[in-house]
Amino acid sequence: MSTPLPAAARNGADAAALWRARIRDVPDHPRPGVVFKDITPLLADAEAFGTAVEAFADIVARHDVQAVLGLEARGFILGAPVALRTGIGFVPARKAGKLPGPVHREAYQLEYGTAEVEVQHDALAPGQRVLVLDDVLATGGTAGAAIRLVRRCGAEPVAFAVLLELGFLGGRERLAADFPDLPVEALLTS
Ligand SMILES: O=P(O)(O)OC[C@H]1O[C@H](OP(=O)(O)OP(=O)(O)O)[C@H](O)[C@@H]1O
Ligand SMILES: Nc1ncnc2[nH]cnc12
Repeated sequence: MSTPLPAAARNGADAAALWRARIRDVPDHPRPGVVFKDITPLLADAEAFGTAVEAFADIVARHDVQAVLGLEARGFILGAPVALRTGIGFVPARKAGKLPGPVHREAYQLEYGTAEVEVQHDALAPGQRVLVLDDVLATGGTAGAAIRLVRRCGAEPVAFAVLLELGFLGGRERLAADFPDLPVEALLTS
């Protein structure tokens, strides 16, 4: 059970306070020295989850987005309801070897390792306006790989949206260097 918070938290600062209260710090996961931001308490709280989806839906509307690309695995959990809520399609970017058929693949580094991510060749239409969506922006390695995959499909990444940006890891600066005109939209920063 979640810790109860006073009064209903629905908008703006109240919603942000609720999201923050529902993200748990787990020291030394998945390896020593990393403080892991665990969003499972937020997902278990319908108000926190629902208001986060609404905030992402506002971002979809502001950028005139036509498809949401979510990153395995936590980007799926957040991205799919945002796509449904806004009436547009959801496209999965999966870890290597999971998607059938021809895929584009990008290798990248993240805060605690290396990985490869893939998108199917025909997942996006040429010129389609895509929001790349994930739970956490840390070093920016994952986001950068996803943005490159959107471009390799011939589609247009119009923004990167994330629930929580870990500012001290420099992901925003790295994305700004690699994709100077791409807005980075964080619901929370720490
Ligand atoms: O900015 P970065 O340093 O690249 O880190 C951010 C990424 O790390 C986590 O994914 P992870 O690969 O742990 O996948 P998961 O969602 O399957 O747990 C998180 O969900 C982001 O995708
Ligand atoms: N500290 C962290 N917590 C949760 N997800 C992450 N992805 C990369 N770094 C992370």
